[in-house]
Amino acid sequence: MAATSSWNLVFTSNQPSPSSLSWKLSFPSPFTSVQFQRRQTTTAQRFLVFATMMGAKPTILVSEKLGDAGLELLKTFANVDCSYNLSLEELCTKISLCDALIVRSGTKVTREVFESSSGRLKVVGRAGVGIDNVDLSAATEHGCLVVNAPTANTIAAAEHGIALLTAMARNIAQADASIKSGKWERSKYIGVSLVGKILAVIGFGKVGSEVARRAKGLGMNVIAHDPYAPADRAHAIGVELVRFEEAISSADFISLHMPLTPATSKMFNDETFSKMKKGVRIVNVARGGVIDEDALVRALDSGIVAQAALDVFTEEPPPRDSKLVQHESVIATPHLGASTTEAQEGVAIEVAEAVLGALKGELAATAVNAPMVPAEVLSELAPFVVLAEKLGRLAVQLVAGGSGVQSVKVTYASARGPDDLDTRLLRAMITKGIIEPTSNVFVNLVNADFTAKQRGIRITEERIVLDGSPEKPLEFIQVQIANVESKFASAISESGDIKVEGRVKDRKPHLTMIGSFGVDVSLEGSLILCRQVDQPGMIGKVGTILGEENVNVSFMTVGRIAPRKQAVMTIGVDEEPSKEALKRIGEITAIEEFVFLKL
Ligand SMILES: NC(=O)C1=CN([C@@H]2O[C@H](COP(=O)(O)OP(=O)(O)OC[C@H]3O[C@@H](n4cnc5c(N)ncnc54)[C@H](O)[C@@H]3O)[C@@H](O)[C@H]2O)C=CC1
Ligand SMILES: O=C(O)C(=O)COP(=O)(O)O
Repeated sequence: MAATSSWNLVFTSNQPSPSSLSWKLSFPSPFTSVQFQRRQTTTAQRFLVFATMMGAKPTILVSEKLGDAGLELLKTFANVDCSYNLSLEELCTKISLCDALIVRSGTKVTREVFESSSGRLKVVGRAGVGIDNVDLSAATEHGCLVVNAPTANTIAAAEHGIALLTAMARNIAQADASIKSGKWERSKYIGVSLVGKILAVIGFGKVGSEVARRAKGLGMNVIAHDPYAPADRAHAIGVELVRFEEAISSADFISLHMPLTPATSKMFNDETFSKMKKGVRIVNVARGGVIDEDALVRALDSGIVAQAALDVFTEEPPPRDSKLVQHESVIATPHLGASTTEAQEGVAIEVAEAVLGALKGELAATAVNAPMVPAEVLSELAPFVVLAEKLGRLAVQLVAGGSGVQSVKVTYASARGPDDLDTRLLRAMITKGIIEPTSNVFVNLVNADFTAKQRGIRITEERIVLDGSPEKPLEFIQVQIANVESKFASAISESGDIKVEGRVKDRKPHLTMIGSFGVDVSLEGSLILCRQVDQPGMIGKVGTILGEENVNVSFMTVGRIAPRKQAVMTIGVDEEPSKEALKRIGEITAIEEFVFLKL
C-alpha cells in the first residue's frame, strides 16, 4: 500500500467532535484542540466550524513586503496588518493581537515572540523556503503551526545563481563600478569563459537541479554532489552525481544549493578549500552559514579561490566592514535570490493559501512543524514511535553516498487486525528518521507523506498478521530500503535490500536484526557495527581501543551465522569515537567491515 492517505488538520472549539478522533493535539485558545481526521467533513462544514469559533475575521500580521495577489487573498478572509521593520519589542507587542504572522527571511520569529502571543498566534507563514529565522521548537511548544512556500521561488533562486555565475566570470560588477567612476579599464577586466568548464553543483534539490539545467545550456560540464538525490533524476538532465571530494577537486566553478543543517554548517572550510583546484570560483545562493567566511577570505587571499559571488551571509546584513564583502574578488548581493516580481507573487499566493487553509482547519501540505501530541494518546504507541524513528535513522545512515533513497518498505508484524492498528504516526516517524538527517526539513505527522513524495521517496507498508494476544500493538517493525548500495555490506538482506528490524522490550527500542544477522541491542547513544570472523578475543580488542580513546561503551553484543564463521558485533557508545579510534578498529585483522551510526 503506498503512503497516499490524506488527512485534515481540524481546529475545534469546546463542541463535541463531529467525527472520529484519530490524533488529538493540544492547541491554544480560542482553538481548544486540533484533531487529525479522515476527510469526512465538507469544506462548508469546516468553514462553519471556523466561523463559529472565530466569531470574527482573524487578524494576520504581515511583517515584510508580500506580493499583492497574496495580500488580496488574505484580505478576503482576514484583517491584514502590514507593519514592516518592526523591532523585536514592537513585534512582541503586536503579536498578542494576531492569529497569524507572515514573514520572509528578515524577521526573527524567536521564542520571545511565541511567548508574547499568549497563545493567540496559531500560524506562522514563511513566504519562502528557508525557515532558519523561525524558532520551530518554540512554535511547536506553543502549539503554533509553521508553513512555508517551498516551490514558488525555485526558478528565481536558480536564475540568480546563474546571474552571479556569469557576472562573476566577466567581472560585470567591478567593471560597472569602474566605468561609473570615469575609468575605461579594458585590460583589467578580462574574464574567463564558461563553455567547457566543470561546474560542481552541491545540493541537487529543486534549485540545484534548475541551476544545472541552465549551466548545461551555457555549454558547461555539470557534475553534482548530493548524497540523497536519486541518480536517475541527475542522469535525466545529463548530470553525473559524484562524491564530495571529487566534486570540489575537479570543479572550475562550484555552486552551493544545500540547506543549512548541522551537517552542512561550515562545510566549506580551510580543509575543503585546500582540496580545490587552484583558481576555483564559488557561487553561494544557499545560506551564508554553509561557508566558514573567514576561511573563504583566506582562500581568496591565497588565490585558491579566484572569485566568489555571494547572495547570502552568516549574519544578514553583514557588518559594514566585512572583509569578505569588501574583498575585490567578491561580488555580493543582499539576499536577492527570491526577489523577482514573479517569485514574490508566487510565494505570496502559496503562503497566503497555506495560512488561510490552516486557519480554516485544513491540513497545510507545506507545514514544517506540528503541535505536540498529548501523552495519553501516545502512551501505547510511544515506545514504537521512538523505535520507528530510530530504525529510519539507522537504515538511511547505512546507505552508501551517491545511491539516493527512493523505495522504502515498512513491515509491521502484529497480532492486531489492520483496523486496530493505525500506522500513520509510525510511518511518519520512519519518514522523519530517513529524511531529517539529510535535510533541514522538520518532518512530522502533518508533513511526512508530503515530504517523502516531494523527495521522490515511495514508502510502502505491509502487515504480517501474527497469532497470539492482540494486547501488544506490535511485535516488530522492519524497514527495508531497496535499490541502494550500503556502506556496510552485511546490512543487505537476501532480497538485496538494506534491512533493519526492531522490537520494543521493557518499553525500550531494540535493534533485533540487521541484514540477515540476528542481534539484540538497545537503541540508545550511538552504535558501531563490525562484521568479523567469529573468534575469541574480538570484544576485548575493540573494547581496549575504545577504552584507550576514552569512549564509554554501554554494551556489546555479537550475532553470528554459526560458531567460528561470520559474526556482526554491535557496540553501543556514549561518545563519538575519534577518526583515529575508528581507524584502529578497522585495522584489526579479523574485522572485515565496520560502520559508525548516530542514533
Ligand atoms: N538566496 C535565496 O534567496 C534563496 C535561497 N534558498 C536556499 O537554497 C536552499 C536549497 O533550496 P531548495 O533547492 O528549494 O531545497 P531542496 O530541499 O529542494 O534541496 C536541497 C538539497 O540539498 C541536499 N543536501 C542535503 N544535505 C546535503 C549535503 N550534505 N551535501 C549536499 N547536498 C545536500 C538535499 O538532499 C536536497 O536535495 C534552501 O535551503 C534555501 O536555504 C532558496 C531559495 C531562495
Ligand atoms: O526562500 C528562501 O529560502 C530565501 O532565502 C528567500 O528569502 P527572502 O524571502 O527573499 O527573504
